[in-house]
Amino acid sequence: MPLIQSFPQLRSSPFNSPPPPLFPARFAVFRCSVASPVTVNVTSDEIAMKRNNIRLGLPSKGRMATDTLDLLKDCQLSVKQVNPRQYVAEIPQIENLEVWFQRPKDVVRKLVSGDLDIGIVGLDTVSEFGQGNEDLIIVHEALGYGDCHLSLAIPQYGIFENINSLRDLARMPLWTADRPLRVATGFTYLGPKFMKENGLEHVTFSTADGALEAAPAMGTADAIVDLVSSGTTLRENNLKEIEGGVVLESQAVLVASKKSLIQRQGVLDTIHEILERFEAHLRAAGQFTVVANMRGSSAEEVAERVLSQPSLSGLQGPTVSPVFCKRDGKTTAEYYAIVICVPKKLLYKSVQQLRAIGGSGVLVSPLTYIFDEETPRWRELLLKLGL
Ligand SMILES: Nc1ncnc2c1ncn2[C@@H]1O[C@H](COP(=O)(O)OP(=O)(O)OP(=O)(O)O)[C@@H](O)[C@H]1O
Ligand SMILES: O=P(O)(O)OC[C@H]1O[C@H](OP(=O)(O)OP(=O)(O)O)[C@H](O)[C@@H]1O
Ligand SMILES: [Mg+2]
Repeated sequence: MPLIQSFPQLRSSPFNSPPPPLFPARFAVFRCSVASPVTVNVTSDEIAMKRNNIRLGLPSKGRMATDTLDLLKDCQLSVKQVNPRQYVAEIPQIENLEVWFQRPKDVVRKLVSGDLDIGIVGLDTVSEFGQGNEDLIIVHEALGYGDCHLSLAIPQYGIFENINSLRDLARMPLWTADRPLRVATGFTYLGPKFMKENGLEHVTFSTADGALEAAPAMGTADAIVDLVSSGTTLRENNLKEIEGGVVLESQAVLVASKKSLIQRQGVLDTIHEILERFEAHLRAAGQFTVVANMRGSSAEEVAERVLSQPSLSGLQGPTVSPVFCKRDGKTTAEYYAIVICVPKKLLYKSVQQLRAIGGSGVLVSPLTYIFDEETPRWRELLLKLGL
């Protein structure tokens, strides 16, 4: 039964009324702010409330774009896009869902304005452009790609040569109201917030759209706050990270608007399906299914041998089934097939342990999904929504 049926009051919410007849949101907002004072009260929010489809925002380009489409595809939620310059698409598996390709920061802005309901972007982008907005809910915090961290970095040379922690930096007598620490960053919300929370008093910020690592050598800043993944860009520009200087650890997340989840028909069901698929897939991605044959006198005896090995306990314990054959006209079970899930990292150790207890004919195959009885994140989400 679709979840929304448990909340009949939502059916009559303004979110469920038919869409406005005339213009898409962008046009209407432009019209009211420029042309006619009569329509000034028509806000993007009101228009957003009137649409009746569900909108998922995905990164249109950059590092996150391909990995996001790949994750969806791996979860059998392939995005059908007619051509790469078309910014609207669909996921045929999910009814009434529109996919909109946007720059990551615009995905967050549009979740806040109500023009999108669900999004996939980096946590750094949600934190920077969401600015602590309580309407934004992180539904899955670890989609397993886009890993990086937002960090404060300073030069390796000159007055910073012996500065190795945020504390050292804060204690440098150089920084005063007249000569503050100058920080270049694209993160104009998170950067200042971090410095303030860490008690750095005399700091000023400048911003640029990219290549921030050049700022200290150019003399336009003393330090930078920027994303780091491999660390190569910092190293190549003679910069270093310092202890206590990590502002945020980030990776791709599934984020949704609380208002949409509660009020717009179908959003909760849609996020439930996406979340279940993501969780089941991401859990499976770290595991192999291992099948092996083992000679034994009974299923229990084989199970005991398997359970005596630390890497072979599987998810809930091994499945042991008899392998029947005909011997002297009688059907007997001399062999048992055991099926277990093994973390990818432990595969070789598991094969060795299987052999040690008499396992043979070991088959290893990738797992696509592991669906649990209930996804832990789903329960957390309902709690956050007060449902
Ligand atoms: N080394 C990295 N540098 C920057 N972002 C990274 C890195 N590794 C992962 N990411 C993630 O990728 C996201 C998008 O980065 P990308 O630079 O591709 O797009 P963008 O910032 O929207 O584009 P632009 O840099 O042109 O403004 C970041 O917000 C972050 O979550
Ligand atoms: O630790 P690394 O693996 O070297 O990655 C970090 C660099 O990558 C990003 O820049 P990007 O490539 O997006 O260029 P930009 O500065 O023009 O945004 C980020 O702003 C850093 O400069
Ligand atoms: Mg970039």
